[in-house]
Amino acid sequence: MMKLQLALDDLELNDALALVQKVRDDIDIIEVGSPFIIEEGMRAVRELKKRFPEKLILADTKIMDAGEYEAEKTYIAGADICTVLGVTDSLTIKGCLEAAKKYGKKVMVDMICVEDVPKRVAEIESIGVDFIGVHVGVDQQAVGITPLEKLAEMKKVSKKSKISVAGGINPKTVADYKKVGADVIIVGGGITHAKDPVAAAHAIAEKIK
Ligand SMILES: O=C([C@H](O)CO)[C@H](O)[C@H](O)COP(=O)(O)O
Repeated sequence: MMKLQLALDDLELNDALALVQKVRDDIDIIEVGSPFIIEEGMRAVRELKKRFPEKLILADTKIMDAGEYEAEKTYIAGADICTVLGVTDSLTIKGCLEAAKKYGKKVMVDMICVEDVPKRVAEIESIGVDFIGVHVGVDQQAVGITPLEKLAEMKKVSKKSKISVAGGINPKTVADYKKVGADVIIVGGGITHAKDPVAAAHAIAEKIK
């Protein structure tokens, strides 16, 4: 069954906690987004894990270097998954995987801005990665790019990984992503910037069932 990951990017900690409380039955994974980490650091991860221990917590660290050291910090804080960038060196990704093995946790490789997707997927799967994120960032979304084609490409080239997809998905577009298929649908602004975030989360959860 598809999972729903709520990306908390530009909320204050108290507002984030209140929103998660309201949508907790509709979401599976809570993402502490990169802007949220810049604002609050691992405190947000600690607080969310304490308040919602039944949920998986993903720290969207977008690690680019010092893989083992940085990944370990997220797991100590309570993250179940951290993210590392697919564009970085495989040594950094291997470092994250080492830390994940030590703590019994997961790493998600974010493919944002990776140009040769088939080549990179083959490389990272060969070093033991099993969770890959298709991602069109907010700056590329602003010029009209969506992750739909990239998701279709990923489904063709990935041999064994769980696939997540992110990039401006909302209640109106989520059905398109369901059709192509992904293990995890990530939604940030489509919920947090909606007029009624609780209704938006519920609508998306219903559509991906
Ligand atoms: O990872 C993200 C982005 O790079 C900002 O940190 C977002 O969490 C991700 O794109 C999901 O958010 P939406 O695109 O607003 O759905």
